[in-house]
Amino acid sequence: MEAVIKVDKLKMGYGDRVIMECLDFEIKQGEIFIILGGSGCGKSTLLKHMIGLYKPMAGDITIKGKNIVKADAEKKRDIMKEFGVMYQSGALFGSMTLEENITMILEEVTDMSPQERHERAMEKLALVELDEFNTFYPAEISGGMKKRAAIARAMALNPDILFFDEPSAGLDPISAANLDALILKLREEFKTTIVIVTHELESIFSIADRIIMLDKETKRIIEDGDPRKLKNESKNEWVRDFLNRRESVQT
Ligand SMILES: Nc1ncnc2c1ncn2[C@@H]1O[C@H](COP(=O)(O)OP(=O)(O)OP(=O)(O)O)[C@@H](O)[C@H]1O
Repeated sequence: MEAVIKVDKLKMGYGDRVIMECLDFEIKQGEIFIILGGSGCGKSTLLKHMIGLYKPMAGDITIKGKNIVKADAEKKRDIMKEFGVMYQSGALFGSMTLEENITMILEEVTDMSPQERHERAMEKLALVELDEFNTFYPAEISGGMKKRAAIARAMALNPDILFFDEPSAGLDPISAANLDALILKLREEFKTTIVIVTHELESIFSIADRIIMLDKETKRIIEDGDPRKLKNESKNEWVRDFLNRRESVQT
């Protein structure tokens, strides 16, 4: 299968401080790829580089053959249409209904008519089983529903790639499991490539095809592969402990 995302010799940090370096990996179409590592090692920073929010200290990131690091502002806007992002907080606009949260994006970046925008928004809300809640405001729905609405919004432009930063943070186990089922459904129905930062072991084992493990000390990727295999077979003791830990072990 073809690689849709390529990260090549990436070095990233803030100011002079290097957070990670020598990051090299490729993500294939339809892969569910999870970024793991201890607290503060740079998982969110990596995600933000991949979506073009930050410029790396060195290296390249290619999304569907287009280099997001070297792109000028216009090209970058174009590349950004290839993916949807769901941020940690969900970040729906509180003053807008669920439907308006989606139509707003369509109004900004497409020339769809109001009717087409309405139809697209309803299609995406139906996908996450929230079409009956289109006129609700974020404050009127549960945490799990907010996350699903944020996924519907991330899907607004029919992207081939979705990025999630801690999607199940703050959810009860049942809502978290429902969210995992939804992520699997998106991959199944649309062959969406999905990149996730998470700590949730349940999610890792139920949805990930592949994980990478970032290490704060060496500032490098210390493991890359199928979590079910790495759980017992990783040569790195810390990785085995991480994947075999029970609840609330310090990461
Ligand atoms: N905007 C910023 N400016 C300067 N330093 C930052 C910034 N954002 C993050 N950092 C630092 O970079 C390091 C990596 O942070 P990041 O949030 O990427 O880690 P993480 O692995 O996602 O952490 P967590 O698991 O706790 O969410 C941390 O030391 C953090 O303090």
